[in-house]
Amino acid sequence: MLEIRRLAKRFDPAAPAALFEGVDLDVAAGECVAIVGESGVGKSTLLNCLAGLESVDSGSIRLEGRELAGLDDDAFARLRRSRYGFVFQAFHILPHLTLAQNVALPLWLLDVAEGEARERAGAMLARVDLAARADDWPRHLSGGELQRVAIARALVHRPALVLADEPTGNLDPGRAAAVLELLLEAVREAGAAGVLVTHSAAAAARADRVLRLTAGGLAPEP
Ligand SMILES: Nc1ncnc2c1ncn2[C@@H]1O[C@H](COP(=O)(O)OP(=O)(O)OP(=O)(O)O)[C@@H](O)[C@H]1O
Repeated sequence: MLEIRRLAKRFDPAAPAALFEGVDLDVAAGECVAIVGESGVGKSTLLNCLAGLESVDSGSIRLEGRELAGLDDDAFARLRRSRYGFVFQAFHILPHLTLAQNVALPLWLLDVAEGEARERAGAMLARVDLAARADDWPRHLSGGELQRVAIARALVHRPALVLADEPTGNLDPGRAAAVLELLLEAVREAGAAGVLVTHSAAAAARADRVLRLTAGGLAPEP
């Protein structure tokens, strides 16, 4: 589903070495890999490169067989809308939309008909056990519940790739474990490829594989 070859990123052209180089990664449909590494090694930057939010210096990123490195901003924006799901620590749940509307948002952006969007958003909210709260407002929800809404929204349009950056970083350990399990299950069920960046060894251990990012690339974590 996702194939990365020899990816390299350098912010400062004058720096003696790239931030990272030689990054190779294959993620199959329905598989979720965790990426760990020292603070500042470039984990979030790597996710941003995969999402087309940062340019890459060299290397190849293929999603569903299509080469993404070098796509222009408009093409990447369209691809993000249709083939990507995002789950971030800071939720990005919109306060003036109900939960159902928040989850339906990716479908609206893809011009899915209103009735179908409502139905699919409702089904995803049921999947994350929040069907009864569909018409409620985000401000009435706990952090763990909001993160479940974010998972529903990330998967509702059946993306090929789900990128998660510290998705449970602000939750207590019990809630974090439940939210992460839900995210992994949802990615598997959707047949998407999942890439999860985390500082939490407990979170990483739940993924199918754990890889450590260093300046020289990604290596399996023993
Ligand atoms: N747009 C940018 N321009 C210049 N330097 C940047 C930019 N974004 C990130 N960096 C630098 O690149 C390095 C990697 O940052 P990044 O946030 O990817 O690391 P990280 O591994 O995710 O760190 P953490 O675990 O602390 O979140 C840092 O030194 C950061 O200051």
